[in-house]
Amino acid sequence: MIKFPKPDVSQFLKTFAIGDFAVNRDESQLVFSTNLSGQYNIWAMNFPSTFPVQMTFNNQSCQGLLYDKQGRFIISGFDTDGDENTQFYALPLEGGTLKQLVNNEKVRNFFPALSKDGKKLYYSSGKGNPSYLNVYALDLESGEEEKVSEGKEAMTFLYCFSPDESSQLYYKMYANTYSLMFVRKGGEDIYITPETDEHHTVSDALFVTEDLVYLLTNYDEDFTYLASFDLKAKQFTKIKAMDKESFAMLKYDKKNHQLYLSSEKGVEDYLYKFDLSKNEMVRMQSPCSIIEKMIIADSGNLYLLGRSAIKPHNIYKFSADKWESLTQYSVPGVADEDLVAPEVVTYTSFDGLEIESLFFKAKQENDNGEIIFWPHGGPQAAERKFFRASFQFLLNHGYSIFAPNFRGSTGYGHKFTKMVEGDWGYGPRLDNVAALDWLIEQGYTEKGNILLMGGSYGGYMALLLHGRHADYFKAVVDIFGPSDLFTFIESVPEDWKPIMDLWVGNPEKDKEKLIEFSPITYLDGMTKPMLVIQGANDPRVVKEESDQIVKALKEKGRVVEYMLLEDEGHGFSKKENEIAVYQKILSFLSEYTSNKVNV
Ligand SMILES: CC(=O)N[C@@H](C)C(=O)N[C@@H](C)C(=O)N[C@@H](C)C(=O)O
Repeated sequence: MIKFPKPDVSQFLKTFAIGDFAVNRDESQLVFSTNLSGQYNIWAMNFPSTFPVQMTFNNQSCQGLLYDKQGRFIISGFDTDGDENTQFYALPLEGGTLKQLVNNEKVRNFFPALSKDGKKLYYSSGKGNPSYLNVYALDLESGEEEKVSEGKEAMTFLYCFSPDESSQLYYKMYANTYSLMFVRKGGEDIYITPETDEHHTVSDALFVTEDLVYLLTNYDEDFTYLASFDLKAKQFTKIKAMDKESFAMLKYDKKNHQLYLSSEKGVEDYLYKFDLSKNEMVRMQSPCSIIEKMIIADSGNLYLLGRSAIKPHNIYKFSADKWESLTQYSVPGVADEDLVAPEVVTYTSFDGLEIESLFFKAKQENDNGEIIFWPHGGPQAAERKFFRASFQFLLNHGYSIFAPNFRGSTGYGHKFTKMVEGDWGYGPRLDNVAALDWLIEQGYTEKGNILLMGGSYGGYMALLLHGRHADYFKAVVDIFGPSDLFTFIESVPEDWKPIMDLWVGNPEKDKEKLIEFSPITYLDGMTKPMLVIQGANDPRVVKEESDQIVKALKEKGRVVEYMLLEDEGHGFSKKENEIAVYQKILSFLSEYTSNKVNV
């Protein structure tokens, strides 16, 4: 028989992703944003065919995709090469030329929403209010625009409308762990959780009738539960909580008078149906381990976007009690048994806190004995059972990967997530050190032999661990990590700035702590070879964060390579760039391991 060569980098990285999707009212068309052509564009399925038809050609990733309720056009948001200054466009149903509707240059615009008659486009925007945002209503016929709300005290977004559009739900975000929602009805703002000084979140909400709102909140609890708010009686009622799970998404199926909910528990999501007539919650089988978006059609059909550890993004449809995969994304030419699903392991940190982690172990036939230690980004996020082409590619080349969900991660309750606030560089760092010691104690590796890599907060943690605990590592990859918390705090997007005191610290009041937590303080300790990767348009961790650490290390004569991507932001959206980045990482890592590979 013919023996085929091992899959190479491009084969793993030619796995496609889906960023967003929308379904029209009569379910005759579904549009989705995907990088099928190598760059992100909008594609459509014109049912019953599921063959993808390309709709846009502007090669930009899309934020916000929705149909006009009369089914006449599509609204989509695009930024430019990762700058996150999203502008809104209309797209004909058959695709083609976009018409720009909102052009607030160098301004961040969010959450487009259309009125029922499709005549008005509402959106939240930094225009005129970069820190707290205003909400605008653009008349699509006259082109006139009206300011309908002015954000104060915290970033304020228009979330959704009541069924007859007489009231609106607004989302007010003080921090990742402190967000409230209120209903604006007849000139009055009515908060839907009871008043308290305790920080809590309202993470999703919807109107079931003009006077009844269902919401997901952790008010007075550690995990997020289902509650309702009666607008007439102004009555908040807790409805259903699940043990150590946080409900994350909520959708209403009007036809069957039921709710669909996703919940997160550590590294996985679950799917539920809640019968509003019987007050009964039923867990459903989910087609994937991580649920990213759900849409309920008027017919009651459920559409879901998700991924699993060894399955890339796909869109699924649940109809007549059966799941169907509408897209067929997989790793081209690689069988499921050649991909690696992670083991879930738990270790005890320095102060007794239990830390759940994902351990991706390279298959025996590929194993090169090397371990990559991966602190995740966010930091109020988590490493979960979702597909990462880069991980599977490195695993196939023999590298095992260990990813701890250190304190501050999501999925383990509100208190756990809050633990990173104002403590970017102590508790989470020591959780990472405890993970390194655990790996050594268990005999998986030795001190001085570990490869360290992380992106964003994970890049920050990689820099900090390198500076303070270099003796564990032999090479380090920093992907757009903040290097100096003072310059980071100053350079984040304007709408993040009100959050920074609580999230990271105040440059004056917390000066000593921010010096202690800034990687740049520990340049002397950064003795191992390093690769730094940065997108030039990144608005979250700006290019200067990488420039300054590279410059400082070069001045000290350290081995540091720098890869700058001119047309990327906080991530690698273009296939060509993604492949170049992971090819570079592979050749860099192989330089410092005994098992050199040809790339
Ligand atoms: C809701 C939101 O975007 N909040 C931000 C303050 C936030 O938490 N952003 C993170 C997702 C983020 O981009 N963090 C960077 C530093 C990273 O990716 O680690």
